[in-house]
Amino acid sequence: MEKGSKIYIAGHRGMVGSAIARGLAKKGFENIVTRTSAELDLRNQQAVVDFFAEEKPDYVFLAAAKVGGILANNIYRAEFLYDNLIMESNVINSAHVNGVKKLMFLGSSCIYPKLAPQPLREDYLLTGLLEETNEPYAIAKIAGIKLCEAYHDQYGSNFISVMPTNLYGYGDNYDLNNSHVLPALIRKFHEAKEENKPFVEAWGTGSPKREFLFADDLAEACLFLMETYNGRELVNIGTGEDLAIKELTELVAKTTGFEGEIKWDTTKPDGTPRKLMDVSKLHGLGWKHTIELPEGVSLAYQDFLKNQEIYTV
Ligand SMILES: NC(=O)C1=CN([C@@H]2O[C@H](COP(=O)(O)OP(=O)(O)OC[C@H]3O[C@@H](n4cnc5c(N)ncnc54)[C@H](OP(=O)(O)O)[C@@H]3O)[C@@H](O)[C@H]2O)C=CC1
Ligand SMILES: C[C@H]1O[C@H](OP(=O)(O)OP(=O)(O)OC[C@H]2O[C@@H](n3cnc4c(=O)[nH]c(N)nc43)[C@H](O)[C@@H]2O)[C@@H](O)[C@@H](O)C1=O
Repeated sequence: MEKGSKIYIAGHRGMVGSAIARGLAKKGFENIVTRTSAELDLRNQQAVVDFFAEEKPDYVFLAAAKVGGILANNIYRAEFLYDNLIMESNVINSAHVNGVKKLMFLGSSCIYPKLAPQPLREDYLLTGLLEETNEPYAIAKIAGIKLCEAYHDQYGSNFISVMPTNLYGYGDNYDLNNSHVLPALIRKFHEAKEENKPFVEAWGTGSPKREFLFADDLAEACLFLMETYNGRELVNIGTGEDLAIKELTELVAKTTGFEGEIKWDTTKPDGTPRKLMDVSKLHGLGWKHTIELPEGVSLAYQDFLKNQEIYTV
């Protein structure tokens, strides 16, 4: 990317899109194009066609999506499939029609089979059945990867796909039903401490393992790959380290200062038993994360405290 290039960040107000915007600003990229979903609903094909024809961006980060935790994925199954399929189709095709030089599509680690060997290598894609709760979202993300590959094959488009592990960071979603585990636990433990509650309820059994990457680290990896990687094959982005959800609850309890009991609501799903990314390809390309989990959780908690009123409406 050249410094004056016009760069469109789809989803610039989201946790990832805003981290990408900060990363670009830090590197001196100033010609950034953005639209909120109210200004441009990416599900509206004609609106997307008109936007690309008018703005003609050189580069695109596709970080807009219908996103949520395990429960939201399981409940809003139609929207997670339809919205994501249509948004990525509209953006990727318009990028092709308007000669975008390079596009980055953000997928997710849930594209891999539920019981794939660990750590998850990029070539495990489509080698087994998906996890049930997020199958619609995963199918949409797999379609996005395949769209990028197909435009690459048929038209030589430089459309690359990256697969982030579970993310957390500034501007996360703290809705107790629809969020991912880390923001949910930060809010639950903080509120329990403030209200002197004797226990906090976490979901599932606590035995599943997850890997977590701070969103600003993810953004750095995205910029690094946007500037250096031109391959057709997807690239995992993660830390290569995971922990059990039970261990995560202990870390969040310590960070927030909650000293009560943790109870497990086993009527809620566990999801995939484990999804640890194999990050050897990313490390081989020359990028490694810098923010370790305890530091990241502390940064996210400080951000939660600062913006609690906005995050908990
Ligand atoms: N969070 C995570 O743990 C992970 C996320 N990812 C991927 O990273 C990407 C970003 O996720 P994240 O930042 O967490 O998500 P957020 O929910 O924080 O942000 C999503 C963004 O998408 C935009 N958006 C949603 N629907 C529409 C629409 N119909 N039209 C236009 N824009 C829309 C929103 O725009 P607006 O604010 O204007 O409404 C918002 O800025 C996604 O592709 C996601 O799948 C991958 C792995 C893990
Ligand atoms: C990023 C990823 O995110 C989703 O997958 P997930 O990793 O299973 O998502 P999660 O963060 O919501 O849960 C992780 C684990 O944590 C447990 N858990 C405990 N207590 C709470 C809790 O209070 N809230 C939540 N949400 N989970 C909890 C929960 O039961 C599960 O075992 C995908 O649908 C898909 O969208 C995707 O790609």
